Formats: sequence, C-alpha cells, structure tokens
Amino acid sequence: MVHHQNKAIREGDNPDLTAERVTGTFDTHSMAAQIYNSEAHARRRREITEIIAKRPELHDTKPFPFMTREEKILESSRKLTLITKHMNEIIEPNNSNEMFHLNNEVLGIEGHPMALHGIMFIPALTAQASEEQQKKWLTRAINREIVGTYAQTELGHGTNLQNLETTATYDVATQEFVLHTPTITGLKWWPGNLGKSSNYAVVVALMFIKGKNYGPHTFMVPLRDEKTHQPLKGITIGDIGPKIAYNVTDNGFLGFDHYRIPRTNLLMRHTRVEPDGTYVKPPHAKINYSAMVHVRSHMITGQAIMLSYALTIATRYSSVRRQGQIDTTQPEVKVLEYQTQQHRLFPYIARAYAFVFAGAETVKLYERVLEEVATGNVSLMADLHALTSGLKSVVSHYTAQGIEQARMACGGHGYSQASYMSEIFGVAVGGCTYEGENMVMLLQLARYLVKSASLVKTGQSSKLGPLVAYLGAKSDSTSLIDRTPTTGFAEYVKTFQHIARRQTLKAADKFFGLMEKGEKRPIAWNKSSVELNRASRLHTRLYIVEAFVRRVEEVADPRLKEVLTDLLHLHVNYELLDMSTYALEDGFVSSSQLDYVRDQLYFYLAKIRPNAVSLVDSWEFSDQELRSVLGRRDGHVYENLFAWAKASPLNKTDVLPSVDKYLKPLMESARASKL
Ligand SMILES: CCCCCCCCCCCCCCCCC/C=C/C(=O)SCCNC(=O)CCNC(=O)[C@H](O)C(C)(C)COP(=O)(O)OP(=O)(O)OC[C@H]1O[C@@H](n2cnc3c(N)ncnc32)[C@H](O)[C@@H]1OP(=O)(O)O
Ligand SMILES: Cc1cc2nc3c(=O)[nH]c(=O)nc-3n(C[C@H](O)[C@H](O)[C@H](O)COP(=O)(O)OP(=O)(O)OC[C@H]3O[C@@H](n4cnc5c(N)ncnc54)[C@H](O)[C@@H]3O)c2cc1C
Repeated sequence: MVHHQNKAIREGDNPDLTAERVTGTFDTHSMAAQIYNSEAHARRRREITEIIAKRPELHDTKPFPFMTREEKILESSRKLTLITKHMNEIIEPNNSNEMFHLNNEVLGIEGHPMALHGIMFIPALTAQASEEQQKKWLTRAINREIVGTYAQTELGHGTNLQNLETTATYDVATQEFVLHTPTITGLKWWPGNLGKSSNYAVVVALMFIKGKNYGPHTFMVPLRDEKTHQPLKGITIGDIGPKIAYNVTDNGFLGFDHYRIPRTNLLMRHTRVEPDGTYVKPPHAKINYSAMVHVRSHMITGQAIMLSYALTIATRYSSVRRQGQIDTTQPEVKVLEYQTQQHRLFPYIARAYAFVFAGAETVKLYERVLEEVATGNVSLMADLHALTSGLKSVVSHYTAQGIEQARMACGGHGYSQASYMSEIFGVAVGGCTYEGENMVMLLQLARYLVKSASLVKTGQSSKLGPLVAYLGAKSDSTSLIDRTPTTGFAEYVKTFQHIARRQTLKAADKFFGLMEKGEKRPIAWNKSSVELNRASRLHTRLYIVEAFVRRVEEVADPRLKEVLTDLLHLHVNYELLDMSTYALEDGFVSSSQLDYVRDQLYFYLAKIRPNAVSLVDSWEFSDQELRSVLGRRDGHVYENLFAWAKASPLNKTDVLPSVDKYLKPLMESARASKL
C-alpha cells in the first residue's frame, strides 16, 4: 500500500479525483492541524467523525432537502437528544471545539433546538450572571435542565439598542421588575430557538428605576412552564416563519404584558440594583454586550468553515467534471484546468485559510479579554470590539461572495439542492446581518479608527494601540513591490498599510473638515460614512493579511510552509489587485507594478493547481458533514446525482395527484373540445 501525502485517498474512488490527490505535495493531516490550530484537535475531529460513522442512529434518515421544516425539526431533536445522552462517549466533556464539530456532523448547519443555548445563552450567563445567579441557573443550563436563548432584537429595532421598546420597570414595593411590550414594534423578533424550543431567555430591555432610563440591561426570564412547556401567563410567544435558510432554528417573537420577575433576575455580575432601587453601574458601559462579542469572535472561524464547505464541493467537483477542450486535439478537460475556474476558486481558498488563521487569533484575544474582564480589567474591551466588528463584517461579506462563486463554478448542478450550496450560502449570509448589520459594525470600527487618526494628527502616535500603530508611521514615497531583488511579503504589508493609513486619514479629514465647516458631529459622521467604512474594510483586510503572514512564519514543516507561502502569495497579489484603485490613485503603486502583481497572481494560480484538492481535503469534512452529492469525497458524482433525483418525494409515484386532479382533466377537455 502506497502512503500518500493526501490522506483522503481510498481505493475505488473516481480516478480523476485520485489523480488530483496524488499530486499533493504535503500531508493533509498536518495541514488540518494548522487549520484547527492544534494537532490534538485535528486528530480528535477525525476520531469523532469515525465514531459517528459507526453509529447509524446519528446519521440523517434522508437528505435534508427532501424534508419539510417540521420533519427537519423532529429529526434534529431526535439526534440532539441522542448526542446529549451519549455526549461523554463521543467528545471530551465541556470541550466547545469538539461540541461544534459534533453538531456540524450530526445536526448540520441548518440549526437545532438548542443552537442559541450554547452560543449565546450560556455565554451570557457565564459573563454577566453573579456567582450566586450562576449557581442557580448556569449549572441547570449546562445540564440542559433548562433551554435558553438571547432575546434582544425587536420587530422595530435591532441595531439601535438605545431605542428598544421593551421596558423593565423596577417596582420598589415588591422588589420586582415589570417587563412590558408597549407596541407591536416592541415585540422581540428573531431570537433563535425562542419560537418553540426555549423555556428561558436572557432578555435585553431598557431598565427604568424611579422614572429614569438606565438603558439596555440583561434579565434572566422564564418563558414557559418547565413541566408543560406552555407559555407562562403574560407571555406571547411563537415562531416567526420560514427564512432564507437556518429553518431548523425556530427564530421567534415574544411579547410581555406587565410580566413580573424578581429583582434578582437582573444579571448582576457587573451591574446591580439594590432593593431600594439604588443603581450600581458597571466598570464599562458596554460590558453587558459580551454575548454579542462572544459570537462575533467565534463566527470568524464559523464563516471560514462555511466558505471551505463550498470550496471543497466546487474544487472536488471541478476535478471530476469534464467539459470542453483546451487543446482541440486532446480529450475534454477537467473544468479545473481552466484559468477562469482557478481564478474563481483559488483566491477564495486562500481567503478561507486567511480567515481561519485570523479567527484563531481573535478567539485568543477574546479569551484573554474575558479573563481580564472577570477580574475587573476592561482596558482591552474597546480593541476587541473594534477588531471583531471589522472582522465579522469583512469575513462574512467575502464568505458570501466566495460561496456564490463556488456555486456558479459548479454550473447547473450547483443550482440543485443536491449540491447543498444554497443552504450553505443561506446560512453563511445570515452572518452579514446577525450580531450587528455589517455596515453598522464597520462604522463601530470606524469610530476607533477616527480616534486613532486624531492621535496621529495631534502628534500623539506613541499612544496608538498595537492594532493601529501603523497609522502613525510614514510611508515610503512609492511601493517597492518588484523594485527590490527580494520582494517579500514585507513590501506587500507596507503597501496595504499605506493604503489603509491613507484612506483612514483621508476619511477622518473629511469628517473633521465637515465639523470645522460647522456641521454637527452626527451629520458630519453620516456624510463621511461611506469613506469611513472603506477605511474600516481596508484596515481589516490589512489585519487579515498580517495574521496570515504571522502564521506562515510560525510553520516549521517545510512542505506545509511552501504551500502556505504559495497561498499567501496568491492572497496578497489578489487582494492588491482587488484594491488597486486605492493604490493607484496617489501613485503609490504604478500600473507597471500592477502588471507584475497580475503576473504573480497567474503564476501562483498555476503553482497551486496540483495542490488544490489537497488544500480543500485538509479541512477534513466528512460526507455526512458536507451533505453534498457534488462534494463527495469519492468523486462518484453522476450515479449519486441520479440516485438522489430518484429519491425525490415527487418520484414516489409515476402520476401525481395534481396531474389526476388538474392536468389530466385539462388535457382531456382540450382534446374533447377539438372533436
Ligand atoms: C475550530 C473550532 C471552531 C470553534 C467554534 C466556532 C464557532 C462558530 C460560531 C458560529 C456562530 C453561528 C451563530 C449563529 C447564531 C446567530 C445568533 C445571532 C444572534 C444575534 O444577532 S443577537 C443580536 C445582535 N445584535 C447586535 O449585534 C446589535 C448591533 N448593535 C450594537 O451592538 C449596538 O447597538 C451598537 C454597538 C451599534 C451601538 O451601541 P450603543 O447604542 O449602546 O452605543 P453608543 O453609541 O452608546 O456607544 C458607542 C460606544 O460604545 C462602544 N461599544 C459598543 N459596543 C461595545 C462592545 N461590545 N465592547 C466595547 N465597547 C463597545 C463603541 O466602541 C463606542 O465607543 P466610543 O468610545 O464612544 O467610540
Ligand atoms: C439568522 C439570524 C439570526 C438572528 N438571531 C438573533 C438572536 O438570536 N437574537 C437576537 O436578539 N437577534 C437575532 N437576530 C437579529 C439581528 O441581530 C438583527 O437583525 C441585526 O442586528 C440587524 O438589525 P436590524 O434587523 O434592526 O437591521 P436594521 O438596523 O434595520 O438595518 C437595515 C439597514 O439600515 C442600516 N442601518 C441601520 N442603522 C444604521 C446606522 N446607524 N448607520 C448606518 N446604517 C444603518 C443597515 O446597515 C441596513 O442596511 C438574528 C438575525 C438573523 C438574520
């Protein structure tokens, strides 16, 4: 038995796909260790996949696209119950990375009845509930004695939290908060698993004490009877209906009618209300936004995974799909041979790697800030908020674009739900909206950048934090890309820094200039906001490049280093071309330098070509996790597409009731009228 670098090779696979794997120059298990940030985790992922493969009760009973929403929810609940019961036989207790993988394999990406329980409810209680409150609720939540969600967004307001309409008014006499929804637009709207599954929620409401509005605060609120699951008196609750995707998650609505909860249900780790109504303010005004920051920090990795699902499907399929000739004397080629196909897919493969490396850094910073905040040190909260606001926006935007490119790269079959592309796209694109609409979050980062620009303009660059220190540096007069014998990544980084710095300072100038001309601050802000958001995007893309460079520098294995270096070359050249307007407009990069960049791009497309399949295989998604006929590991696409179509519910009978009822009579009457 030959040992190949690509560990996905099996006997009996489609030879076109095997041929791709044989050309791989690096060990895909070692690359998986880079992607999943440790050899141990990559190995555990494989072990978990194997365990699941041997347990048919954890497999889908039929393809998701053939199920109704109700069937999917039932099936998901069945499997959720099983994995909850047998969790300790499959994953390490309380290991959230392993849990995430288990969920993706068994439950899939369309959601499940406890999705928000793990991703927001428990994190909100962990970060915001006092020790005493945690003893009361957190243990029960972890044991799944209760199921919870995070209910913040309303029908009328999602972005502007200060204008939420749900109120929590403190009643000193009874030491209770009275939750109330005054209007239809004040109904909570969107919270995942609120509609039908959760019996508790962390609810965000404007807190009023003795007539004073203290702004949004978080409360632990029972919603349903723990025994009967019936809504409690004073609660109106239900599902908001089908969405573009994520339909196994019951996003819900919720209204309160003068609904009373004890004072001690205000989450009181950082904020307190004493029995007499005295308010004790937190060490940072936005400390109770932590559940959002938790998701924003983790979703970078989540988005990279979605993008890689789509790229795995498209790259494997492009290796077995033959269409047309390049040399007319030769047989039809794999569509992956076309430069246009490579240009469609490979830069996104590079972006997916860049995103997962940036995501790992973000989670590290998040964990550090979480620890520090627990001890009362809130100094890094602003940096983390700025970083995650930019990353969540940029990464989700390019992820959606990349998935759509991958879908189109699969031609007609990409449009079939057999590819699973539409669900992957629908789930991923939700990330552009949830946890803060992308434009809004870019503007949050812009606030941070404008403050930093102001430090630069007032000669205080030494006060800049490490993420923005480059704003205080001076650019060379022109980029040295292709002008020095060893054009390394440093020249590219300097060029991206120049572009981000120039745009940031320019946008800040516009904003300050408008104010100097007499515009009020919010008006000046609005009139500068497109330019400000451009700065936020460029700053974030610079960060992503730097995270990629940092990772490649750390890699010791020469084979991995070589292919990751190729990917990084592709990434920096593609990114620079994509933002070339900014580079050209002040002459920092010339058009002849851009020709060099373009040549480099084409060179690296060709260099990556033999490793393309290995680069997507390295994500080690099982067929169960991918749920795509086109993306199958074995490459046997056509026979399985035919089997999939035959299994379609419409093919259960040769003649549908609709034909009997309508089409047959219609044709019969048409024939009769001709007689
Ligand atoms: C390999 C292993 C894999 C591991 C695991 C991978 C996991 C993958 C996870 C996948 C995840 C999938 C999850 C799917 C579930 C989706 C669930 C969705 C849930 C939701 O959507 S919940 C609702 C979210 N809602 C929002 O995000 C609302 C957006 N709006 C806001 O956040 C705020 O309104 C605001 C930030 C825009 C403005 O707030 P506010 O009005 O209070 O602000 P002010 O104008 O008063 O003040 C602005 C200043 O405040 C600072 N600020 C704001 N937020 C923060 C913060 N969080 N931290 C620190 N500072 C903050 C600003 O910076 C401003 O400061 P300045 O100094 O004044 O400039
Ligand atoms: C799949 C999914 C899951 C969700 N899960 C949850 C959940 O579990 N819990 C929960 O509480 N919520 C949840 N949400 C709600 C989500 O957080 C909000 O929809 C999101 O924060 C955007 O708010 P919005 O809908 O009010 O958009 P809006 O703010 O109304 O946005 C509409 C447009 O206005 C623009 N805009 C708004 N304000 C500004 C501004 N200040 N400056 C410039 N432009 C602006 C936006 O950029 C956008 O183009 C979920 C949403 C989705 C799609």
